[in-house]
Amino acid sequence: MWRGLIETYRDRLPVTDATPVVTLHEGNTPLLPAPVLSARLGCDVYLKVEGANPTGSFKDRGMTLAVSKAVEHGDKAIICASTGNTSASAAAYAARAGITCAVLVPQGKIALGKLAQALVHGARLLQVTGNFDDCLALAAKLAQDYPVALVNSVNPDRLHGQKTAAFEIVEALGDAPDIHCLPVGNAGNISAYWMGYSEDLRDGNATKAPKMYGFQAAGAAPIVTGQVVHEPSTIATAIRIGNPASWTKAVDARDASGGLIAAVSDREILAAYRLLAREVGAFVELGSAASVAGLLQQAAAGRVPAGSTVVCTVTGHGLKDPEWAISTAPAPITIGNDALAAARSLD
Ligand SMILES: Cc1ncc(COP(=O)(O)O)c(/C=C/C(=O)C(=O)O)c1O
Repeated sequence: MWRGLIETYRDRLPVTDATPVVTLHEGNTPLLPAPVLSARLGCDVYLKVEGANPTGSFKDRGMTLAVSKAVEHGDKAIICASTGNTSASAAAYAARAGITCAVLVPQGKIALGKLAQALVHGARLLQVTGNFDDCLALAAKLAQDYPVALVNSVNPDRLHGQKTAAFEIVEALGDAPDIHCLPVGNAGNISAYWMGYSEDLRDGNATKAPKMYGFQAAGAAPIVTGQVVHEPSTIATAIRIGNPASWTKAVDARDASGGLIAAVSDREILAAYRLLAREVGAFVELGSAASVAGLLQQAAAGRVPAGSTVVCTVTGHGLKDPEWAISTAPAPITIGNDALAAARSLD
């Protein structure tokens, strides 16, 4: 039986027998072939479907370790800044652990599903009149002044937890892929994947490490432009971040892997979001679709050689912000002639 990431990868994580295991049986997510994308690009394309985690995003990988270590240290509370998924995950794992969770979110810029998760799990939620970066600065200060553990991805335990996705991919494929695509916001995930792939290469579990292809939303692309974006703007609210905490680690992963970090427009993100739902059968949130939008963009630019094995991490479930799917809802029909006409349209 799958018992979560700490029990599965205990010897590759910074835990001891003294570390309590706070788990919701996260991990072991699908590596889903995407035949429509494979045929279109002449490659073998897979999706690492992180929306299958307990709270619907990849954040659970890091949170199981960060919260387990916080409990081991005797912390009675955790705190985080979040565009939504970190807060949803932190709230769930804190509830599991029986400790308090405080979350700071940018006012009015958090998807409803994520807000619901943080609240239903009992988090103390503070809406900050600022952006994510302002929230992170405040959370870090509060963690210094009060006995609470900061569980954002500046916390190395988060990155160690999140590197396990790379382990799962190497186990499933028998080697690392040639290219790994993923969205980049605060830049913890691209850094964690590179850590995992590098450890697998070092330990002989893989013969290579992939080129890391990270993608930021064009209106929130500080690593692409090389400067902080003070007013980040994108419909992909999960990655609406202007000053990534793991900026340097992400640049190291890009350069050491021979990869790239590029910007994708909201239009490209929406097109990938719809393609995934309509042709692959994967319902992912907008920020997640940036990885596939980027793959399509880079393939069109000739940077995805034919025959490559490509993995795209789709980081969160589409139910997190369903309003983007509902804009195309069909008009209601009345029973009678309308229904008959509608039935005919199904012929
Ligand atoms: C769905 C989804 N996809 C991609 C990212 C970017 O990952 P990082 O580059 O590691 O930040 C996030 C990040 C969310 C938060 O940062 C938060 O919840 O505070 C996300 O929720």
